[in-house]
Amino acid sequence: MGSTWGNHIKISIFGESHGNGIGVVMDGFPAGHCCDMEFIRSELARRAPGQSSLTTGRREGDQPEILSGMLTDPASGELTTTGAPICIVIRNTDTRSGDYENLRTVPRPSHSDFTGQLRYQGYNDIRGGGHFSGRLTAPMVFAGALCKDYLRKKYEIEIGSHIYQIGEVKDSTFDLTSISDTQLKELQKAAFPVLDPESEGKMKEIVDHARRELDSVGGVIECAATGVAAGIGSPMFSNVESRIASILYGVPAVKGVEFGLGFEMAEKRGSEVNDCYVKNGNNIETRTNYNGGIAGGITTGMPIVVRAAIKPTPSISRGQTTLNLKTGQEELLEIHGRHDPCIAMRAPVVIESAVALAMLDLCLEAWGYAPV
Ligand SMILES: Cc1cc2nc3c(=O)[nH]c(=O)nc-3n(C[C@H](O)[C@H](O)[C@H](O)COP(=O)(O)O)c2cc1C
Ligand SMILES: C=C(O[C@@H]1CC(C(=O)O)=C[C@@H](OP(=O)(O)O)[C@H]1O)C(=O)O
Repeated sequence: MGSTWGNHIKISIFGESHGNGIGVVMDGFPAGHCCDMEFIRSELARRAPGQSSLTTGRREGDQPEILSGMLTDPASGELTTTGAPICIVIRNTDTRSGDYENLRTVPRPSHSDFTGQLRYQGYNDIRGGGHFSGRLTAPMVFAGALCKDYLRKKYEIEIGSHIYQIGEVKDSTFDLTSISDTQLKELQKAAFPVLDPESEGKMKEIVDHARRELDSVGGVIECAATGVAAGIGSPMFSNVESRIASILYGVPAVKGVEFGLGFEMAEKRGSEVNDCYVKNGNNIETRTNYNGGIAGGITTGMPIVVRAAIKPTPSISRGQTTLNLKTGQEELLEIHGRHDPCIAMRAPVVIESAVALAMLDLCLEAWGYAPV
């Protein structure tokens, strides 16, 4: 099903939103890493459904059950990776599959109901979106949190993000040259991560307004990685942008990815956006960072900055037309399940996790499996 990703660490995500459970098998994760399970649980909690009236009402504990690849180390007493494939399962406990009974016949616009049936000859589990559901990002967050923990301890790489945009309301952008690991850690801890405190109220109002109008709204997450050494990556198809983008596009509802100044580059002149090299002590840096820490597909040593655009939730209660696949007639569809009015509200930790997986894959490619 295309649910396997990675070269040096490989993740394979399994399960369906309304099946027994979801999970991930992670192959190639370095041995001897002492896992901060408290951190991993807190990352899962950041993403979990049912957090407020502005998210889906489904309630899941999202507790990971570890099946393999981690053991309590007798010397330290800590849960430590063994080098064998790591497998975890998260049980589904709060499903309401009746909400989905009619969707084989009257597919939701912009969700996977129609395309999934075509691709899998109608054998796909359509309940809750099945394997296409945003719920499958829970195991991605488990894997990403483990990578974040490793990247922090081993390479001093920190990854954090903020909600840059919801609807037409924009937060400030990261200062591309001076993002600090402390700033990223603080964003990770925030219940609603924004740079300008005034954005929070305005963004929540936009989401609530859409919800009250039985509608949904899109957004953009801006994510940064600090402490990434220069010289990681390759040209062309294995470049850093394509590796990060390939996993970001694996997150359901992500419709656009840009690096540094991104699409805004198109309206600039070279003299305005070339990142000129400068010496800072013994380090070579760039004075500006419009390229978002990447040149020629290889890291420059400046912070990596990437934005992911997330579409408005497809399942809305407001009436919309769709085709009845039995009658061939257009008909009105009103969706009355439990849905996020704005996916971007829960997406920051998902985007960070995807970037962390890409960064660990790239670091292992560059430096191999040196002991912790
Ligand atoms: C964290 C998260 C939560 C989501 N919540 C919903 C939801 O409540 N309702 C919905 O229709 N889609 C939701 N989605 C998006 C759908 O899963 C997605 O739009 C669908 O699978 C089709 O994929 P595509 O948008 O990439 O084409 C969510 C996605 C994520 C990442
Ligand atoms: C369960 C989660 O989000 C779900 C993602 C989702 C979708 O279509 O993507 C639809 C909804 O599913 P359900 O109808 O079962 O409540 C969301 O609640 C989760 O993120 O853990």
